[in-house]
Amino acid sequence: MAAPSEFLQYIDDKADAFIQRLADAVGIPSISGDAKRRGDVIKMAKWLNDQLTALGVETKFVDLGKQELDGQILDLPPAVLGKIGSDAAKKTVLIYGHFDVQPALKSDGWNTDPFTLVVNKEDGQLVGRGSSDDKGPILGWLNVLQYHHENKRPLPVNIKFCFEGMEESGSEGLDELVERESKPGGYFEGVDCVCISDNYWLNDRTPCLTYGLRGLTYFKVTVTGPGRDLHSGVFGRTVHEPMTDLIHLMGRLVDPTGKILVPGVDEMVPPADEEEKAIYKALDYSIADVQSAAGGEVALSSDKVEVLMGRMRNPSLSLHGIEGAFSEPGAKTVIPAKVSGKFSIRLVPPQTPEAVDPLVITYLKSEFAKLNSKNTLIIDNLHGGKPWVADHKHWNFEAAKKATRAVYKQEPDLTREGGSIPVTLTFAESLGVNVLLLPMGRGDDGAHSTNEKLDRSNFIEGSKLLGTYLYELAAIAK
Ligand SMILES: C[C@H](N)C(=O)N[C@@H](Cc1c[nH]cn1)C(=O)O
Ligand SMILES: [Zn+2]
Ligand SMILES: [Zn+2]
Repeated sequence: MAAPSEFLQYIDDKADAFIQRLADAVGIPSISGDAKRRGDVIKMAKWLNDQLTALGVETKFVDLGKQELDGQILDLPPAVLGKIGSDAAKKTVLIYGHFDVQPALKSDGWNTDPFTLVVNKEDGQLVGRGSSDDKGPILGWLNVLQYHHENKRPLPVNIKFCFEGMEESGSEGLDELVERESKPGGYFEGVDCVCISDNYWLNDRTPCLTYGLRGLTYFKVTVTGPGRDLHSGVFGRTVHEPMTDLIHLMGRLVDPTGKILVPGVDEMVPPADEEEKAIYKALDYSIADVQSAAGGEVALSSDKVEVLMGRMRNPSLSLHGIEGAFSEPGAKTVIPAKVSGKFSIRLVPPQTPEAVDPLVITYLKSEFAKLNSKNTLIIDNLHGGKPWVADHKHWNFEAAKKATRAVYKQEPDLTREGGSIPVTLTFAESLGVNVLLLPMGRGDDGAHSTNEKLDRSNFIEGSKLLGTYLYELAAIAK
């Protein structure tokens, strides 16, 4: 069933108002990883709830309990659940998204304030934290709802919504909610399929459907010893320095080619055969694409298949930062007393946090023991999630393919995403239904980076795509 032309026209006609709504959403700095911003994440939950109810969705907040963050006990932001339509003759689709964002400071290198959406008239870019990840896609669904509500048109399917405010910080509390509500009599009973718009095209020109995500395990490794920060002239070469120990440990995790040095981690993953490599070879992607998205000529290989496998089907270990280290301008001659290194490993099948974490912990301890340091090592696992791979021949994907052809007049790429959305596998396993990832933004959007943007055309055509997908779902016999 094609989407009504009236719907497509409506989305075009309302584009400026939709962009204003995106500006309102970006204006709430809902950073889940920053204790000081927890009030803003909760404000964002309320804002989203108000939008949904105004568009005819019956909603409820679900309290997800409490969390310890930076030594404080904080309320977790509530999940926002919603439902619209209960026609037994129609399919029911569950839509997931997240209203929290990654941290962003102008001083990180943004050209403009990250929480003020800048509409660039020349190149059509909508610049602001969360524009692509994941406020733009969530608002895409609101745009679809608005057409049906304002024009009193029935939706082609029943919809249930599950929006969370902790995705960027480990989705705390959400797995339990999904497992509970997927049981008979639960909120998600009757769901036929799931759609998530929370990742990105491979490049800047070809829409894609995504059937895999990497999992994640995130570590914080602390080295401490001295009772306070020390003068390096007085204590240098006199005491065991926490930073020296930590840098040694961090340097033993991954080599500059990306090889993971923790014994057994890379080895868990079987090599790709020629048939699998052919899948990557066929994708519309080039080394120029990765370098232009990265903003530098820094690809690990000049072989497209190698680079794609590095992102889609192999694990990776990234070093993120060091808490407690001197990082301001100037030349302070300090020996920091306590430093914490942060790193994470992206996991692929058959890896799981349960299988990988013990290898990492044993290795860190044995490498630390080799240092003969009198400092103390503390290892914390901050959060984790399993990888996920779906059947992309399922009717849920077929509906999305038809919608992509209709809106973009292009055949979508079929991709596996390098990022992680921890709850995806929980939806698939708890509900026993197919999950589709239907991205809105482009590979060069700069999610998690400075100057994150969503192209106006991706926001508007992407909203049409989400709506058209619902009509294509409805056309498939139940
Ligand atoms: C792909 C999705 N939009 C995303 O960015 N997910 C995050 C999830 C996460 C886990 N820990 C912190 N954030 C990601 O892949 O980094
Ligand atoms: Zn993200
Ligand atoms: Zn996201």
